[in-house]
Amino acid sequence: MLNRIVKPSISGVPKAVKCFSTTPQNNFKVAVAGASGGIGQPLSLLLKQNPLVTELSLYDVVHTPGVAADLSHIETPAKVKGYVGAESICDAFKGCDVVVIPAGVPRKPGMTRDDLFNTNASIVRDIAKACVEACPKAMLAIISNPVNSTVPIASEIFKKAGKYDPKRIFGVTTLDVVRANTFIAEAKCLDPLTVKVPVIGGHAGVTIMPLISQASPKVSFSESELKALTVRIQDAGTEVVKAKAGAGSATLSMAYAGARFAIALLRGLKGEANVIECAFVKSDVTEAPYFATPLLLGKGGIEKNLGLGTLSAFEQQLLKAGIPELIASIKKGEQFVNK
Ligand SMILES: NC(=O)C1=CN([C@@H]2O[C@H](COP(=O)(O)OP(=O)(O)OC[C@H]3O[C@@H](n4cnc5c(N)ncnc54)[C@H](O)[C@@H]3O)[C@@H](O)[C@H]2O)C=CC1
Ligand SMILES: O=C([O-])CC(=O)C(=O)O
Repeated sequence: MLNRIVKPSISGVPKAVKCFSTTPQNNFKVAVAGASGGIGQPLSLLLKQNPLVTELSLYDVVHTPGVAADLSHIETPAKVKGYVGAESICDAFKGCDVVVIPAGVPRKPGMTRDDLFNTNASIVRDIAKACVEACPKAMLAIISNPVNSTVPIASEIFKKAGKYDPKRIFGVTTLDVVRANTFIAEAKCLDPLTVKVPVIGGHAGVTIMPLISQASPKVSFSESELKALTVRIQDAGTEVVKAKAGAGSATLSMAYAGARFAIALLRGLKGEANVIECAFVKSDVTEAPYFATPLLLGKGGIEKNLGLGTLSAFEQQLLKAGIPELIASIKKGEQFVNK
């Protein structure tokens, strides 16, 4: 397949200055919805640097032409284009393999993620409607909070249109895994790059359930240390919200985590073996109809749900404590679309 490096259209400067080939398996179009925001900009920067991305479509209600012009000067193959405003959303998403969605408002100190529902529910609903129209087969990676409700919202929109494939809609919980890896590495003086901790459940407070008993390499903690670590992982988003003191929530670590997850989706699409990430998806592993667990990713999205594994007694308590809130948040999202 032909690809082009396109230079800015400055008069007198030839547009396509070089053509080269990429294989179809390494040739993916990714859109970022909310691309001008605190997460959207660094996330787009990270995606621009990945060779699997050959087209990067930046959608937002403000500023995307500038963000796109800026990123387009980076010497990597991805062709970057900015789309601003609702009238351009379908053009932005057309032909996308992956749509990453960090559109919406972030928390301020004192707010819960659920306090964002009133604003972000309709933003995610409208973006999902555009995906149904423009790229119904794309993988959706939803970052916008409250994830426990926005994933059911997007899913209901796809169901209503008769285009629902539960293997392709993901709530991004990678930041919980990234934080668990970091905090455990710090506690045990390990190289954080070697630590892998599954985090299951959802993405808010007690619905975030780190499975430290399944950490690799194996680590052990006293009951009180385990409790403190678990609470820190559950409250890590709030830790950042407080530290930013009104200037928003995690953006840079989320951009890192969002890029890692989007690239994992592309690696799966490309046919790479053994691509595993946790994410919040339609699920039957617990009584909650959506639940985050480790997933094997492949050409069709979720290839296999790897389930809960063996839970310690402490983790069984976490599960019991988190399920009711999770079920309520899911219901709230579903009812928002079906009211
Ligand atoms: N899943 C996770 O682990 C995390 C989720 N988040 C969530 O990500 C979301 C975004 O956070 P930030 O980037 O910090 O916020 P931000 O306010 O910096 O950026 C949001 C962007 O969304 C855009 N936007 C608003 N309405 C839109 C629409 N209808 N269509 C397209 N774009 C629209 C805004 O113009 C803005 O550029 C928040 O809901 C936040 O809670 C944040 C951190 C971690
Ligand atoms: O805490 C927030 O509002 C943002 C978020 O989801 C996180 O950092 O985990």
